[in-house]
Amino acid sequence: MSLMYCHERNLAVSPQGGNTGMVGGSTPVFDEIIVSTALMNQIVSFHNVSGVLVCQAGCVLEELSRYVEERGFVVPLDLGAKGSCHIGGNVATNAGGLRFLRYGSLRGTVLGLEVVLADGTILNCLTSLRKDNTGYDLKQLFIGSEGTLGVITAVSILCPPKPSAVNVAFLGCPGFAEVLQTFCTCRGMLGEILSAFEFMDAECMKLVGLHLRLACPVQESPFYVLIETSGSRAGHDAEKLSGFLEQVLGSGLVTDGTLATDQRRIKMLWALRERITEALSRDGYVYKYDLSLPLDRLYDLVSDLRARLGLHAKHVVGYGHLGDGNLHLNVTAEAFSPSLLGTLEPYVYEWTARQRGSVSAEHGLGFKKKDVLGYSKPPEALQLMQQLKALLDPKGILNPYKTLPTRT
Ligand SMILES: O=C(O)CC[C@@H](O)C(=O)O
Ligand SMILES: [Zn+2]
Repeated sequence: MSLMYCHERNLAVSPQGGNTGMVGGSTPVFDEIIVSTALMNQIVSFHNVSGVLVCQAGCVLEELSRYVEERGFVVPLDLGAKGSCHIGGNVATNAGGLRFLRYGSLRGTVLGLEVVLADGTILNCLTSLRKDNTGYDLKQLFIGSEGTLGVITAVSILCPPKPSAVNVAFLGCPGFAEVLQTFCTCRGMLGEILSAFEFMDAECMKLVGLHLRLACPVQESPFYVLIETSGSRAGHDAEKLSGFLEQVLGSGLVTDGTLATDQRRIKMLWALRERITEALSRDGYVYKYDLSLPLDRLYDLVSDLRARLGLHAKHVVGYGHLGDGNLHLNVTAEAFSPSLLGTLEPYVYEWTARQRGSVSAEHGLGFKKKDVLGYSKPPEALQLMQQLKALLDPKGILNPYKTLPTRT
């Protein structure tokens, strides 16, 4: 079914990739037609000097990873849902993930896009150029717009060379202040080889143990940190890493740690962090928050809520991409409760706005978070977003009820 057909008949559509989003961005609300990218799953080209991959929107992230890794490159994006998410959906939601610290946002690594506009016009901006300063960078409008301005059908993405030496350290820290100090020490001592700095609290570890039977690889601690290094000379990286570990263990910032250099153990340590979401979903109803906060206040909100909620919540957990200033705050309960929701919201959003943080660091707004946009953007920005929507989708057929706040 073409978009032109839908446009002529005023039929609303919900573009959908792997349907792995966290905010209901790809699920229809009423009677929207699902436009799936599943059959658009071809790799168009890969250039083995520049590392530029051009592919259709429905390619599964993990399959793309495998394809470029066989050729000595990596996709600059990695996330827990890699086995089913589609690259088109990743770009449409500007997914962050686990490699953000090293390779930055898709806003930098996506070089070009092909997009079908609301009336069916095909906008071919599928360039593979690193530099192209010819006026407005239109692709940026579609990256992160969650299918509300156009449907991404193909992407051109810059893949960096595959690092030949990867190490993962999993550490236990006695407090959040020590986690932050470990991060500072790590940045100073590991420098350019640091490729991920993730953290999780003791509650997360308890849940992955309870629901997924994953064992904690170090002594029990209030906080855990996963550090990944990616470099080009194993000996050099190992030397740097051992110097760093000696320092953090010696100074008491870290109480226990384990190191992995082989693929199997690296995967096992990453699973503890990547599968937290899965463990949470087995714990009951989950209230999810994905926030950008200043690093020194990042965990205060978790402790604060744990005290506020007391026995009303089953678990209050904090984890996330510490190196990117991104906290995942999740609260579980036996079942959904309006009173628990009332204690959480708007409290969490007001708290975040006071820190000038973001109410959606990487998951987008979709259906669930669209009405909290105002906590992170001024009214003038909201108005301009509405104007852009009206310009690109005057009939409002593209992913309605998503991203933009409900008009009152
Ligand atoms: O479930 C969540 O809140 C976070 C999911 C994902 O972004 C992660 O980093 O694991
Ligand atoms: Zn995340």
